Amino acid sequence: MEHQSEKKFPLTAKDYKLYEEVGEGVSATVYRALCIPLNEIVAIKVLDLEKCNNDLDGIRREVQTMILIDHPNLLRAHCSFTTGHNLWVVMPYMAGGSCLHIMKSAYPDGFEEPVIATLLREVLKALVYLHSQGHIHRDVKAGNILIDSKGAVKLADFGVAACMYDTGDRQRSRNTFVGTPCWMAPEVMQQIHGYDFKADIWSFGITALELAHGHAPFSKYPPMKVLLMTLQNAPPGLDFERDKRFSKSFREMIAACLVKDPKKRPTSEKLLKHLFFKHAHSNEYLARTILDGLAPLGERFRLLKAKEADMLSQNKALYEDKEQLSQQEYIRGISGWNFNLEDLKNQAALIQDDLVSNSEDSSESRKHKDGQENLCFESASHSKAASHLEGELNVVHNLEDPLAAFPMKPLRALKGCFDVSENDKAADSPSL
Ligand SMILES: Nc1ncnc2c1ncn2[C@@H]1O[C@H](COP(=O)(O)OP(=O)(O)OP(=O)(O)O)[C@@H](O)[C@H]1O
Repeated sequence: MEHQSEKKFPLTAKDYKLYEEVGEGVSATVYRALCIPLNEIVAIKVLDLEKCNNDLDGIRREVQTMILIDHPNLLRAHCSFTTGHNLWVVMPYMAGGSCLHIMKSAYPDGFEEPVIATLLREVLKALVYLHSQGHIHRDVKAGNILIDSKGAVKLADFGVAACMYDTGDRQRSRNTFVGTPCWMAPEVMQQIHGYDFKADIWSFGITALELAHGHAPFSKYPPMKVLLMTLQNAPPGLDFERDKRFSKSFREMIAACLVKDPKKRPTSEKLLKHLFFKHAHSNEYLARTILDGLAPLGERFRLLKAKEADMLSQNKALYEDKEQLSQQEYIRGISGWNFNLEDLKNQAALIQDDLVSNSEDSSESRKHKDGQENLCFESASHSKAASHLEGELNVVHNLEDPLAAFPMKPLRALKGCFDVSENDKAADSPSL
């Protein structure tokens, strides 16, 4: 694949020297590296093409998008080429790493509001550009917000980006689950009418909460539970009591993004004019405030990886089969976990109809009926949402069992949701 940037980045592996690992995703490992002829430090994302489930189209799309986009807040690839069975994507090195890594290393309870406003304004500028170019990012989250040594913020990872103007197969792909469940908009989960760039606005709102708390809402629950909670509960938001340290404008900005009806969410352009972003500062402020004193990225990454491996081995005895292990990884907050629609379909298919009807009269299922109504009638009050959520959380007894924690009635609805096939999409009444 040809290079696009002004400097001529070489297209052979021998012209690069790989240093330490600085990141790991679902499909790739990222290294700090030296581009020898240009004497420039870069990041190289190495994708093992043999492990990519033959999704070569998806990869080609990501790289193509990364090369064509041109905006200061989007991570642009310098070039890419294959070497053996690997694809190397050469890109600017973002020495601060991702916001998720920074939080995990130094801000486990989230950032202060001026930092969040600064980060989010930069991300929003990237979204305004992407949307104006007809792209949906589809994976906005703290793990994809990268910072360089000077505090410049760039949105990365076009692995799941889609083009709004695509037709045929690509267009149909917008009727599939793509992204990471905690950040996923309800309409993306429902798979009924497809979705548009407003899905990014929902993920942006969830990312705002993630940056405020250090983790996304529902992040400690298994994927299926996240799905149900997103669909049936009132949208998450800042809590009046627990989140007193945050301003009214921040609370309102998040509430504007996290509206279940995508039509009622603002466009990225309109959102950028929100009062909240008036609190944003400069890149230097970010560098000074959150990067100063941090260990080099490779070192931080190594420590985090060792810590996670340690936790995983401790939990191995408890969680033996593969599926539960992957849930455990999810509970630990690994952002790279992606929705596996087949797993969820299988889980939903396991639900027996008689089991569902037997449980319908229980007080538990009555409790959740309220939740379902919230799907149609948006609750304006987030504190009500919080108390409803509390009720939800109280029913979680056994996280090891992927089904035990789920209310039965919504599960049946979910089953209906999965039954939607390409041919059914015209059906005008959604199952939920
Ligand atoms: N240019 C870069 N500079 C520094 N670190 C980077 C760079 N690109 C990626 N990383 C780090 O590597 C991690 C994984 O990269 P990336 O998200 O691109 O992989 P992925 O397999 O597409 O991930 P996922 O699908 O899990 O989001 C990032 O979260 C980030 O911490």
